[in-house]
Amino acid sequence: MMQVLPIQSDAPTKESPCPGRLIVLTGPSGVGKGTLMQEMLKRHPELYYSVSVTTRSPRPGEINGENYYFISRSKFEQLVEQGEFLEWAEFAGNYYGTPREAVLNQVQSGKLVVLEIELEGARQIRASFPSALSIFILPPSLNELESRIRGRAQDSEEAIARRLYRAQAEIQAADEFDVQIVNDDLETALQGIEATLFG
Ligand SMILES: Nc1ncnc2c1ncn2[C@@H]1O[C@H](COP(=O)(O)OP(=O)(O)OP(=O)(O)O)[C@@H](O)[C@H]1O
Ligand SMILES: Nc1nc2c(ncn2[C@@H]2O[C@H](COP(=O)(O)O)[C@@H](O)[C@H]2O)c(=O)[nH]1
Repeated sequence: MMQVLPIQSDAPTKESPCPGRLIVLTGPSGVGKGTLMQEMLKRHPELYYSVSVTTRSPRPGEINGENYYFISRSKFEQLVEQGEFLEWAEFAGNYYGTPREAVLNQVQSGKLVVLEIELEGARQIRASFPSALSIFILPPSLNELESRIRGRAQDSEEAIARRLYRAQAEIQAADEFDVQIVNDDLETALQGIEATLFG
C-alpha cells in the first residue's frame, strides 16, 4: 500500500530531512504555461511534472495519463470526498485537480515538482505549502492572449469567451505570487524560469 502523507506542512522531518520543493506555474489560460513547461522538461529532465486529473474532454492528440487523467464528474467528486487531491478547482465548466499522493511522494524523495495550474488551485497550494515557489506567467497583452487561445484552435467560442473573461481577473492577481514572468519571447521567458529555479 502507498504511504499517505500529510498535506498541512512541508517542513523537513526526520524521515525526510531534505525534501524537494513544489513549484507552481500559474497564469491565465493560453498564456503559454504548457509550452514553457514542455520546453523546461526537455532541458531539465530531472524536474517532475505532475499530471493533473480533469473532467474536460480530451483535445485532439491529448493522451490519457500523459496530458491529463480524463475522468467523469462523478468520479472526480468521489476523489474529492476521499481527499485524493492536493488542490482542485472548477475552471471554465470543468474540474481540475492535482493528485496528492504522487506529488507528495516525489517532493519527499527530493524532486522539484512542477504543478501547472490555474489561479484558485495556486492559491490553495500557497496556503498549504508556504515554501512552495510560485511563478505567475503574464501575457504581453490581452490581445495577444486572445490570439494565442484562438490560434490553438481547440476551444469552442463559448470556452474562449469564458477563458478570456476569467483571464482579466487572474492577471490582477499576479502580484500574489513570488515571481512574475512575461511570456512574450519564449526563449526570454524560459531563461527567466531557469534563473528562478536554478539561480
Ligand atoms: N512566447 C510565445 N509566443 C507566441 N506564441 C506562444 C508563446 N508561448 C506559447 N505560445 C502559443 O500559445 C498557445 C497557447 O499556449 P499553451 O497551450 O502552452 O498555453 P497554456 O497557458 O498552457 O494554456 P492552458 O492553461 O489553457 O492549458 C499555443 O498555440 C502556443 O504555441
Ligand atoms: N487548479 C488546477 N488547475 C489546473 C490543473 N491542471 C490544469 N489546470 C489549469 O486549468 C486551466 C485549463 O486547462 P486546459 O488544459 O483545459 O486549457 C489551465 O489554466 C491549467 O493550467 C490542476 O490540477 N489544478
